Amino acid sequence: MIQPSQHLSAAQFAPLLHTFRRQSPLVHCMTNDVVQNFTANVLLALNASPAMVIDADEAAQFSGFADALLINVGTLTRERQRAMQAAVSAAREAGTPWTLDPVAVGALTLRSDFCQQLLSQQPAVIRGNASEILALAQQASGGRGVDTLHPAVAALDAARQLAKEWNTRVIVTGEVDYATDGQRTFAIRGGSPMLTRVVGTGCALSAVVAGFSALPGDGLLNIAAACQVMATAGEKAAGQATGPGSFATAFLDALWTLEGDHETH
Ligand SMILES: Nc1ncnc2c1ncn2[C@@H]1O[C@H](COP(=O)(O)OP(=O)(O)OP(=O)(O)O)[C@@H](O)[C@H]1O
Ligand SMILES: Cc1ncsc1CCO
Ligand SMILES: [Mg+2]
Repeated sequence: MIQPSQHLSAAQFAPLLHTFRRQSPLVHCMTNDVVQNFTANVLLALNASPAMVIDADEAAQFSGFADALLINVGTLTRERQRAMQAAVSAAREAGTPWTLDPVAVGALTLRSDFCQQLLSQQPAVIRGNASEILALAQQASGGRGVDTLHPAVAALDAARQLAKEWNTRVIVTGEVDYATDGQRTFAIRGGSPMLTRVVGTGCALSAVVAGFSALPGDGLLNIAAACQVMATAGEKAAGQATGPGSFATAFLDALWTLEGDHETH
């Protein structure tokens, strides 16, 4: 049976943003070379603490005491794969929630095989664009490089199926973001197409999602709030920017000043 999507009310969103800022999660980011700096700045703008620890031994140590771990395969190498696997194993042992961003999964063998192996290792969340979620569910062959070829809604069934099969939560992003645990689904509207004209907004969202996955309470609601944070800040920044350069700056400022206390869709 098709379950309807719920929306996130301002009353739900504002206190979660407040809690996130107060708890300031320490997020261990094992992410790609393109987005390291932007990802760290997005987390800092939300008062979280990013740390990019990538040596296999150090990563295994660090994921034991970070609040959350992000695995993003955007610029995967065999050596990084070993380090990421060590970090995931240590995170699971320590009970640290870890989030998977399966960048460009599908056509490329190393990352596709690795992401399939990771599915059975209890990710707290998987966050990808529609082509990535379809490819992970083996329903399509992937996107155009790192970009999606599908609208988010086209991957909603695949997201629900993945969530059920692997007992996890899946976020598929696009014009509308969907966050599902296979039973319940939140739809998060807003944002701006400008978010796709600056590299790494999806990757940074995955880091924010990882941080929100460390909060107590309703895990699905928490990660839906992460999407709402990015959508609301993106919309605000788009209203002020004249192009991608000023958008990136305005976006960080909007994250910093976001109140979360107004009605959201
Ligand atoms: N058409 C759109 N309208 C509004 N917001 C959008 C649109 N497309 C994407 N977004 C937003 O942009 C952000 C990044 O999502 P996207 O699906 O582009 O990730 P991605 O493809 O993984 O990006 P990247 O790999 O560059 O990090 C999300 O917050 C999403 O809601
Ligand atoms: C452009 C690009 N190439 C590999 S990772 C990445 C960042 C967006 O996912
Ligand atoms: Mg991506």
